[in-house]
Amino acid sequence: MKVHHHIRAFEQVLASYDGKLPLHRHLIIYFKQHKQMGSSDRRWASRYIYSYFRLGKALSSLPAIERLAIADFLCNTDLSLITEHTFPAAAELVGKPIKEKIAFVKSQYPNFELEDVFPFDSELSDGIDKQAFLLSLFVQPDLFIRVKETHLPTIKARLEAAGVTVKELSDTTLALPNGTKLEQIIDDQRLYQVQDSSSQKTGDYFLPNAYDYWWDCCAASGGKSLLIHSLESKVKLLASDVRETSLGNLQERFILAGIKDFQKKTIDLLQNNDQILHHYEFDGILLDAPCSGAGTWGRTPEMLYLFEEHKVANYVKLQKAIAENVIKYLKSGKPLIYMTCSIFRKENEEVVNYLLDKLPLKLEKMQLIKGYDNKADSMFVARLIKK
Ligand SMILES: C[S@@+](CC[C@H](N)C(=O)[O-])C[C@H]1O[C@@H](n2cnc3c(N)ncnc32)[C@H](O)[C@@H]1O
Repeated sequence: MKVHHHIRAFEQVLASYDGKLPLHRHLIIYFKQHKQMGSSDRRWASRYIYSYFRLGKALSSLPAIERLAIADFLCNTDLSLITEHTFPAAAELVGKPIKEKIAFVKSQYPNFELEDVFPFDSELSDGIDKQAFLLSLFVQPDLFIRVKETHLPTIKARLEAAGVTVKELSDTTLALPNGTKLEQIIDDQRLYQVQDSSSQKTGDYFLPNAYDYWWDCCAASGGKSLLIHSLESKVKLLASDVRETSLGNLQERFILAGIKDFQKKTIDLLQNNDQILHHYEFDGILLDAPCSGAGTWGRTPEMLYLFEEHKVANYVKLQKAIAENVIKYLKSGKPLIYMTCSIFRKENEEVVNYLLDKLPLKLEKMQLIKGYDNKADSMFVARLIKK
């Protein structure tokens, strides 16, 4: 029977995943190694495993296939063979709103607790509606692109002509269904940057001036560097990261975006860097800190299952140490932009409070940018001015 084929394929993918790589990378490798799986098999296996992890630790004592049937029912509006076979009572409700589906699951499984989907005790940042956040975890976030205001109408028209449903969120931000094959529709990659909408909104805090010298000190592959450049193209930039490979990607993205005037350096901000940086003085520092990433777990639901909460404390140590190390290279009166993609208070407001206590900084403003109402990530951003 075909359902047994689905069950076996899911069980094999689940057994193959050890959490060492992000799930999407693991699946690429897995499917390459299992060439007998056709495109339909791959699609179903991906849907099942993502749905499965979206259930977090809820109903964790049930057998995996029963959990999968419930998860797949909650995450999708069309019926899968596994849900039809293993949780047939739910079949009629599959197209209903998520709150109704949750109530139904609870009626069938009284031990089901929505709170177990995100099983962490750490307090959340100010203003988060926990219920809305938890419900958002059952929905795959959108794909967002940032475009130049002048290019937006053309790009939107091209996407729509290719049958893509496009939402215009601002003069520069478009939301697209996840999985949109952008490269196949818009061949000139200089015309857009893939960047989550909440991440784009952090740019409201940067306020760079022409000819300023800014340092993106945890630049990775340059998402925030490209954002600040789009806000003020005459900004001079130093981009650094402890990972040299990320800076290689940053360079490729900069070249593709036609940006030539920038410096990049591999720098470990847990070390003393006076030898390299003693003569540097910046007009602004972007600190997009290493963090738990809890605000992005709608995209990487495997983390709901695998993240160990004690690791938050390690990230907090890193965040404080990096901020303490960079601040001496900032000019007085100029901003440190502290950002995380976490929703934990410990990594956000509490780090800001610590920095205000320890360093010559005053807080201009801070905010948790809620993505969960918008099929986007959630991000925290604070603008701190050096006294
Ligand atoms: C949240 S990511 C930055 C994302 C990036 N700003 C963007 O917009 O795409 C945090 C980065 O901090 C870097 N990092 C972690 N520890 C570091 C350290 N000790 N010194 C410098 N960078 C570090 C990581 O390699 C990672 O690339």
